[in-house]
Amino acid sequence: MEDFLLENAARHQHLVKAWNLKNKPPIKDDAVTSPNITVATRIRPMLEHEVSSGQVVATFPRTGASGVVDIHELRRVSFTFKVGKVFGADRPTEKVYEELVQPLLPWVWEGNVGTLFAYGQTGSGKTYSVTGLERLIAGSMLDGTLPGERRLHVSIIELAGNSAHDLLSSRQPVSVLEDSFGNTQLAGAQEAQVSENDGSSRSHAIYRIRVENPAPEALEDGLLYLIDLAGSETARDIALHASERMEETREINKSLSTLKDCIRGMANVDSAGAAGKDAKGLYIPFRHSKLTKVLKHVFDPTGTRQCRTAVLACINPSFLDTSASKNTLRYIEMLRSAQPKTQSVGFNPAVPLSWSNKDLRNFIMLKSGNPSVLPAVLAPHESGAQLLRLPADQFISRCLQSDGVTVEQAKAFHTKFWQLHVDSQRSSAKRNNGSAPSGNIVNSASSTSRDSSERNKLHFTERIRPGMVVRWNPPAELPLSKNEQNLALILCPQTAVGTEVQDAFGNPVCSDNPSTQRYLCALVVPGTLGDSYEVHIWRQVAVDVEKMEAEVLLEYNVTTRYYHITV
Ligand SMILES: Nc1ncnc2c1ncn2[C@@H]1O[C@H](COP(=O)(O)OP(=O)(O)OP(=O)(O)O)[C@@H](O)[C@H]1O
Repeated sequence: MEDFLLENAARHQHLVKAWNLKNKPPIKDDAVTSPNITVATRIRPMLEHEVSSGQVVATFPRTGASGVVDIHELRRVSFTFKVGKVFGADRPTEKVYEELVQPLLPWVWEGNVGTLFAYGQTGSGKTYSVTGLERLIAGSMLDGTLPGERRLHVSIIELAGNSAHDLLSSRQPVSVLEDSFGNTQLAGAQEAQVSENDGSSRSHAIYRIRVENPAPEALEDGLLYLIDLAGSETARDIALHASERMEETREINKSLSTLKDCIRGMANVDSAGAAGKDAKGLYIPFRHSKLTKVLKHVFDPTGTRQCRTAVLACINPSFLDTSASKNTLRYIEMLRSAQPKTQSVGFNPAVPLSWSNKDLRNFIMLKSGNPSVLPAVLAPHESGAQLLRLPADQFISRCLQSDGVTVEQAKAFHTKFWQLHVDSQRSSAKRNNGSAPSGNIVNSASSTSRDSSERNKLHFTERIRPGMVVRWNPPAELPLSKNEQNLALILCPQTAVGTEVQDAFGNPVCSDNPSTQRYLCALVVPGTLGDSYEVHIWRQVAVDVEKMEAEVLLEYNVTTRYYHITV
């Protein structure tokens, strides 16, 4: 096929010239994308050896229409893709940096997470782009233009199949672990100055810059990930591979496919949040590949970090690579069309999920007590939905940065904010219960959906009842994994159980101390799918009310047959 194309290169060029763009219907790139995901395409120039071997260009940015790429094939077929920003062969890496990466830097500097993926066929310019971007990032982070003092730590990990290696430490193996806060850690990875990837196209290279803020009131470290993905393979490449590499290729394609599902899933979660809806039942399969597992905090919908993501699709414009280029551009189109066109429900003062950053700041100013919590400190850029994802300790420590605000006031304000959210979810559950179930969710297991509005005003510990699910903090001596949220389903109060009864860990259910409030509960444990839970009714545990941290609303999803946490 290649020989045939090379023999007909002149004819191909003639057809491209004759291809009359004026006859093409006008095209408007009107895809709706998540504000947290930017997608772009970079078409590299033809290389000298490609030109001298007789190859010609077949992939072009559409002149007169931004965000559109055309591929023209010898068999008189053209393909059009709407792909977001397009960087043509004449655009230097500096332009890509300015438009795609530079906006992430202040974001990461403030303690958030930014990720750039470079995706594309082998030889399409991923490593060239990522390496150039790294140099520009290092320049901006070190030239003193970003405010405040920060310490930078760099690690570089190579993921090949199911193994991870540290490229800064003679390819020592690295374990991908989750710590007790549910964050992914790269155990054994060294942190040092940047050096170059060895350029292997059969593995994903992950460059991580951790931005540590030494200020005592600083929250979490900022994280910037640059990910040079393994080359997506075409049939042409696969044909050249020995059979032992086929398995490797399958693994790579599986991880790229999982990545696509995760990015689409995140866009749907963002979309639900932006429309004031909860993300119940939205499932993101980040545990299905090591790559997305390493990036858990980017893709875990129950995660607490604020994340922005950029995807750069790299294209080799040669007419020998059109089939790979079409696959890459289709992949990118799928990421962009992920965001369903939801009708924004608009601001509803009773629904924190519908609040923009401005609405949220007003609420903080008016409702956080006297002295008021500084809105710009508690919510520098978060929407209502995003602030709900912030862990309680961070919420409180942000409140405490405002002069005169006490721990009690901060805690009370946190409870008030959450109570408003729980109430708004409950009233929407009530509305839904009155109508036919929508989508996959047929059984709303919201543990308190029939509570009266009077009861709703009470703190959750004052309205505990069988069927309620709570997050709790188990004593260290219990052999329970701390990797996930510890959830328990209330079964009955200790007084309903005989004094001789023991729980699954051999502890008496009834306390000797009459003032201890205690309930017999069933453990709710993570399912095999990411973000899913199941009730182990036979694993019962005695839980003191003082160890209960919050009420958690679960929804049953008939498709996955698991419970999922309602955001
Ligand atoms: N924008 C560009 N301008 C000039 N040369 C480029 C550009 N992009 C890529 N190249 C050149 O193209 C070749 C292939 O690029 P690169 O190695 O970055 O591809 P890759 O997609 O990372 O491939 P692999 O998946 O095999 O690692 C290199 O010689 C590189 O220097």
